[in-house]
Amino acid sequence: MTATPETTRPPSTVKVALLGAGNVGAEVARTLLEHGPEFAARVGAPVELVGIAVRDLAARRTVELPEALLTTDAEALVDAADVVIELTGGIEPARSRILRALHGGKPVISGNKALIARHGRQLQDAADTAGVPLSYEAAVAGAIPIVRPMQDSLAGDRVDRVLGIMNGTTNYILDQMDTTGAQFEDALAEAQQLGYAEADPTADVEGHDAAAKAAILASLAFHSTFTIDDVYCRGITGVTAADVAAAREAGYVIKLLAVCERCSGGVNLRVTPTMIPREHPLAGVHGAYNAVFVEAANAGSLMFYGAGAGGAATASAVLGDFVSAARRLVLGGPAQGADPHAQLVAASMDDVRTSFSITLTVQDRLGVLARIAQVFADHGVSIFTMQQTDHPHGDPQLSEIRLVTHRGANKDLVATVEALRELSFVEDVAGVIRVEHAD
Ligand SMILES: NC(=O)C1=CN([C@@H]2O[C@H](COP(=O)(O)OP(=O)(O)OC[C@H]3O[C@@H](n4cnc5c(N)ncnc54)[C@H](O)[C@@H]3O)[C@@H](O)[C@H]2O)C=CC1
Ligand SMILES: N[C@@H](CC=O)C(=O)O
Ligand code: NA
Repeated sequence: MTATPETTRPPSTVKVALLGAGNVGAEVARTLLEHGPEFAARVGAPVELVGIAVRDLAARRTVELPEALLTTDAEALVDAADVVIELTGGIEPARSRILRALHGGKPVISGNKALIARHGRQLQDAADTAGVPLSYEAAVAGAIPIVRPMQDSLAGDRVDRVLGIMNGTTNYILDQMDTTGAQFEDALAEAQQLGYAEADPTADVEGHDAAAKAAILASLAFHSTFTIDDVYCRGITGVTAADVAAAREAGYVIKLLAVCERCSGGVNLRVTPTMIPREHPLAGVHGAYNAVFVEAANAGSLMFYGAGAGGAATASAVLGDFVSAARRLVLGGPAQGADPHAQLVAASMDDVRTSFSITLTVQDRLGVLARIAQVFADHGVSIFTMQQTDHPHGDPQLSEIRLVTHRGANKDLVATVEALRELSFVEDVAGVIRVEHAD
């Protein structure tokens, strides 16, 4: 329940505290400092950046910032401000500082998906109690407006499915591997250089960052509370150059896909590398761009597309939230709280209906194909396409079989893969990747 704000005198100047001056924070500071009069006009009062909390006063930054604004005393800065923008990342001390601001009745803007996907409920409760907004448009899909459309524009509809590419770093890596044949490590280094990756890029490549975003979006879309622990998550570290090449040859592209969908047990949330047909709109999402599809009962299918990462692009989302929060401080009005009334639960992967692509290395003997087909039939899984080729390393005793299945229950697909591994003539089962819309 959102508290009714007390009647307080609007500040004559809106004082902003910025925590963090990294890729995003530095761009937020630069924009606020360079465009003061425009922010004042949009907010309805002068805006003053009163300080920037950093860890190291002498560190080199992507943007030169006035030394006088830098401080290592984040708590004092929070106390001195009307609005707090948190762009340091991580759980602590970010959580304590945000709570300090909210308990002090100050609106908070954050891009910290790792924190919100774990402690969003606690932070939102604190914001609701104080009657101030907690805004985090930047936390999901960077510059793309998706959090607010989900909270506002779609609040009168029933969302059934949210699906998309929600991590710029992994999309950049997979796209580079697909289009230029780049090595994984080189593409990751470029993504870091370009300011797309998290401070610890493990969060990107292991899928945790996309999983955090999936949990945040699903909480809003399904009016429930999900955390990152509710998301079945596989990253892209197991995706090889051979997988990318094989997918390309078969007319697919591999993307790290996040899917949140209603199912019999509640809502299934998953992040997995997924093969997508080249003609699918998601296949055309290149570089660090993101795209999110929303399927809603009345609205039908909606697509949100744009820059999913990068300092300046993400600063746009942060500053949009800032203007909205500051305007409310000046003009008054209730803060909008989250609405988790539906209380749907996270459903297991077992009954999710999905398709698999599977690559088998087999001994080239009579009856092998029939036996493989039998394993699929025994598990109630239907084969969509099957292609047998010579073994890539030219071994005349072996051949390679690539299969794509029709949709089946995930547990049946997993059991099929296990049974294939047991066959005496199967040397290797590789390239097990989900496929979107194969049938
Ligand atoms: N880079 C991007 O494209 C996007 C980033 N985000 C999120 O925005 C936040 C910031 O991201 P980046 O700017 O890329 O990270 P970054 O690592 O470039 O910047 C974070 C800055 O905060 C500082 N910092 C860390 N702990 C601190 C502390 N305790 N006190 C003071 N300063 C501290 C670091 O020294 C660093 O300069 C993160 O939560 C990230 O997940 C969200 C969307 C996109
Ligand atoms: N590391 C993230 C940054 C934006 O959220 C990404 O690559 O998408
Ligand atoms: Na966004």
